[in-house]
Amino acid sequence: MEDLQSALAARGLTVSTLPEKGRCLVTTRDFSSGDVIISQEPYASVPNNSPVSSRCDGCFASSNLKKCSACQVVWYCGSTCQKSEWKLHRLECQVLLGLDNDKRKSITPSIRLMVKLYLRRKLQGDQAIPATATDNYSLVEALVSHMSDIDEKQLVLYAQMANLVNLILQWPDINIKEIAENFSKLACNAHTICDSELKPLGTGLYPVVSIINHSCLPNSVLVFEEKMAVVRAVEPIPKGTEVLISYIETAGSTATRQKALKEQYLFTCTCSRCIKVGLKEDIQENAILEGYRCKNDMCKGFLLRDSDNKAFICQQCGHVRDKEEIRKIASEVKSLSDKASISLSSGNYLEASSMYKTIEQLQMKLSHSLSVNLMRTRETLLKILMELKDWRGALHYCRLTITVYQRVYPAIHPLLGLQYYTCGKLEWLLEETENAIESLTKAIDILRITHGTNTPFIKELLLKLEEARAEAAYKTRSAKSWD
Ligand SMILES: C[S@@+](CC[C@H](N)C(=O)[O-])C[C@H]1O[C@@H](n2cnc3c(N)ncnc32)[C@H](O)[C@@H]1O
Repeated sequence: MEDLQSALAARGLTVSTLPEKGRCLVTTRDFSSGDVIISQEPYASVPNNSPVSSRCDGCFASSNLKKCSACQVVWYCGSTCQKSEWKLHRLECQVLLGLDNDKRKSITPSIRLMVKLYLRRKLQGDQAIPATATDNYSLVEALVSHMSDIDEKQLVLYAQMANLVNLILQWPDINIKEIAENFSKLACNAHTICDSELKPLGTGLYPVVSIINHSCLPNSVLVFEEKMAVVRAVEPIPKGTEVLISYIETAGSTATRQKALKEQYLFTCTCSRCIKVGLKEDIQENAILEGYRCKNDMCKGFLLRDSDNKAFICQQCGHVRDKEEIRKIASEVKSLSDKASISLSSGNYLEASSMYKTIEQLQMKLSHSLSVNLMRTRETLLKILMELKDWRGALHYCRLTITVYQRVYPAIHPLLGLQYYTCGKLEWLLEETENAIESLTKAIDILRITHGTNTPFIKELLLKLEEARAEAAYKTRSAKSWD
């Protein structure tokens, strides 16, 4: 712990303890918006490989992959990644080869992550690879596990998974109870590794980043540069402030966010958004995000249940909506959504697009225009229409989602930045150059803070903006020469 504190002190950070949260990371100097607060390579990581999609174990790339010829489980994109992973994989390969073919091929990413965690601990223990103040097993030991709070069913599952890890490793002195506890630690400490566009690629355990607590309105954001976790300030953070990131999707109502946090992380959030639970302002916000629209097309009001719970009343114009009528549309949406998601996952984009458009129409009758459910359907339609190369249709849905994003996310949020980026790219494709410049500029203003200025992703975005500006200047010059 002393080593960790001095490593953190050099970066302007310290670990402190709060009675209601446990450990927390606190700044000992001022940080500006966009500053890297901390970055860390994973203690252990695995790609989300499945029988239908695979990624390189070293860099998570998905092209030019070759399987390890011995174990036939792990993939690499080339010799550089294979070499960089070799010390660990040599051990993993040996233990995997001890399993019969079927068992070896059915190992899930979470089991592999635990196996890799133990192999790394062994390599560091044997001094085959170095341990440092921010990269050692004692940091894993210090993570919260919530073992005493989790239910019986979950405990049984962790015990079964621990037995499987034991069967794979076959170490005489291994502690199965400790493995089960480590699964519980992974559940509330591991992070989903995403690419720059926030597509999930794998899972990693970053024991120092895991000291950071959650807020639904955080002052920092966690992004990944390949497998490295990078935490950046999204607002100026003065000395002596707790560093906070968001563990969950924050677009939902207070009840939805609190449910997600309780289920996975076993705590009740009391952040500046959650503290408003039950207040008039929060009730109104929840009714907009997850409630119903007014029957009167001209009214933008939100609805609340009447006192005998038989209808919903618009709080702006007083129109009443019958509960049964709402139930009917909601059940139509539900049954259509089940069918649409099957079409989508089987790659039938034309059929899926028509189904989701019907769902959108139904939701427009049902939900408030700024509802999160309607926003999700439009996000899906945006993705489908991009697959179908219907750029005009995709742009329509992209713009509709941005209106809601602006409301549900803070001004500096990666999802808002990425949506502006998509919008800019579509406008550029459709030769709406001026609009593209505006959207790409908005994207850069956000993403340079959340993603940093020096990454290939931001460089590509800057290049696109330059091209758009050059084209706009050319168009202006050509127009003048015609005058
Ligand atoms: C990734 S750990 C964060 C570090 C943790 N506080 C520790 O002592 O190691 C996640 C756990 O921290 C606690 N936690 C995180 N954010 C919290 C918050 N806003 N309020 C209360 N507890 C929180 C919960 O116990 C949660 O399961």
